Amino acid sequence: SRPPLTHRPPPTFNLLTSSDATALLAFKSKADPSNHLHFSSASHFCHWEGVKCVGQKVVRLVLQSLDLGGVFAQDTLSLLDQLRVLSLQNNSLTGLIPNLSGLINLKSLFLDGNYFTGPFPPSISFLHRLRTLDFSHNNLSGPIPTWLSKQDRFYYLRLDWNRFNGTIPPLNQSALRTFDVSGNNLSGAIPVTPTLLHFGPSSFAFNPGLCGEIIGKECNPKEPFFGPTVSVVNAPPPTVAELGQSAHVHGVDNLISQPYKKKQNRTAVIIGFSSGVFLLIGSLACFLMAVKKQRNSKKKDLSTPVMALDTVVTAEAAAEMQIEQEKELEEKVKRVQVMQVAKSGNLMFCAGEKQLYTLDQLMTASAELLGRGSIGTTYKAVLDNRLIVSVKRLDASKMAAGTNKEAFERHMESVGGLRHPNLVPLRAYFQAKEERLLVYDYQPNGSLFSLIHGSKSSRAKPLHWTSCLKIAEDIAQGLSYIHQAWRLVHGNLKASNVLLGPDFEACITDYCLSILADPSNSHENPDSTAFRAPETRNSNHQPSPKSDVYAFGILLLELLTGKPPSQHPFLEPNDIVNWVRSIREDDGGEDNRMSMLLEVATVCSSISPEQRPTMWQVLKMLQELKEIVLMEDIDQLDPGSGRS
Ligand SMILES: Nc1ncnc2c1ncn2[C@@H]1O[C@H](COP(=O)(O)OP(=O)(O)OP(=O)(O)O)[C@@H](O)[C@H]1O
Repeated sequence: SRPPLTHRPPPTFNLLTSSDATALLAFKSKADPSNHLHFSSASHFCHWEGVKCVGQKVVRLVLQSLDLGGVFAQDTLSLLDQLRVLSLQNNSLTGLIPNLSGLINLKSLFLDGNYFTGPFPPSISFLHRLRTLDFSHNNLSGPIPTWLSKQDRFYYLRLDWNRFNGTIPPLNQSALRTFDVSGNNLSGAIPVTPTLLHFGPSSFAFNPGLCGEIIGKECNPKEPFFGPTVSVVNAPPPTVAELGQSAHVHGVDNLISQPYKKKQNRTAVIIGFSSGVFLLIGSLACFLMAVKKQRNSKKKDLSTPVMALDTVVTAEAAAEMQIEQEKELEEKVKRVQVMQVAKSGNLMFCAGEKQLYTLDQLMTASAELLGRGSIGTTYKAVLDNRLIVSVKRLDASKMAAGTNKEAFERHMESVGGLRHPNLVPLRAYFQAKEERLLVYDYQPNGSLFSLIHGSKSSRAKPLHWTSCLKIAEDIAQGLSYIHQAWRLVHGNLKASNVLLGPDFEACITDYCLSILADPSNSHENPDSTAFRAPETRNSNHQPSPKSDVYAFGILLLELLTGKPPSQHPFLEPNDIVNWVRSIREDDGGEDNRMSMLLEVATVCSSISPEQRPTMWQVLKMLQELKEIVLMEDIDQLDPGSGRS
């Protein structure tokens, strides 16, 4: 019979003796210096954030977008020998990717969206069950190893936006469904394998040195790159003049010239034949593998030693986990594949401007990652004609549900029509399927965010009062133009969206895009949230001109104090004045002027939208303030000028 409750033995699990718990804690100690991750010894490690166990073993660890800013240390997570899924996606991890060869059961690995450096980790070659690998958006360098072509289970491989160089290995895994190496420094001919032929030019874009049939770009004819059976394509790529015969610039598909298509037919015959042989060998191999597997499983039933109860992964739980994994992956794959099918469409130039470049030139420009924002990723692209542009690649998964092709086009037509000295001009846009690009002028002098905050050592003090006034007026000019002349709304005003033009004038960017964003998808940081007017938080309320005024008030406070908005205390207007004074205490004679500017900031950031002025009124206030200061300065220089 069961012992009474009070005499039950304590649970057999001991946190300190579990190697999985030790591995998790060791990982946290190095990866999470800011302590964002809550691994508390008060609860069982299987209940820790992002951890899923089967039995007492971690089978899944998903620590995404947690702002982990340390390193992924050796001999930490690689000790989780039952791990199937590991995602550290969208953190700020730095350093090398450690040796992961201990993760013998790993099927999915997502390390994308970090700052990992160093080479492609060789230990991946030991992960024979790996099917999904995402290293995109890191700073990995060196060659893509040729042994990758032997990892025959891969069906999802993303290495885009790193610094890989060298050539692309001849990947030919029949299972591969998602593949992207765009945004690297790869060169040479893209191998024409049946598998790689499935992927469109966008999988290879932004690699200026790549050439070959798949991207319709001629390679150096002396360089044999298709192997002995397939000859080199000699057809010249289309010239800009050819493309210009049409009013629109052609999409990537259309950029493939006729002679190239003929050559492609010939290649298709060869590939068709190779594929046939390949299929035959494949089927034979599959058959042999199936027979072997059946034998093995029978053998395993008899020979598997009886494991400790807590390490047994039950078949049922494993199956459930597998289904979940597949689901998660499917969603991810869907998102990426959408980008990969985006091969055609027109680059639309705004405001009737001259077409200075083609989509092809844009896609093959050398590019550098500037940053990842709330609805997409921004790159600096240097075109062959030395023109430098900034390209914002919108993330389809972050778009509002109703953003169809027509709605997007209509909206971009009006946004692209905005021209003002204090707005970064939107020069062109592109959409094909769900791939959307916005092309702006590149602003060489950085953003207001870096001017205010810079590196900690270089900017200990807030900006000088006159700089604050000048920047505030520039921004007010741009905003009131958007509101008044176009009846549009910015919706996402913040310091990183104010750039400094060639003469250090403040230019607003990313204007009028918030309406395209899915409001439920915003994982904003506290600084971005602080710019949102109270009436637009936690609700479906669309931003309005008055919510832009609120954001302007917060930005002005950031300018005056040098403090990011998440550090602004919640104070009554009078106390705000004292708080700002205490920060700018050495301003001396500027105190009165600062108070006037501060008044503008506080009225703009009123809780009630009705109490906020319009942007036009704000502009007038700032201009009056400038006048007063000018007169005061003249009086000081020439006290006998008769002014009082
Ligand atoms: N035209 C440009 N010229 C130079 N730098 C730019 C340009 N556009 C954006 N940037 C910089 O690139 C980085 C990323 O910009 P992005 O707009 O993608 O994100 P964000 O501004 O941080 O957030 P959000 O998407 O919410 O606006 C920012 O530091 C921004 O200042």
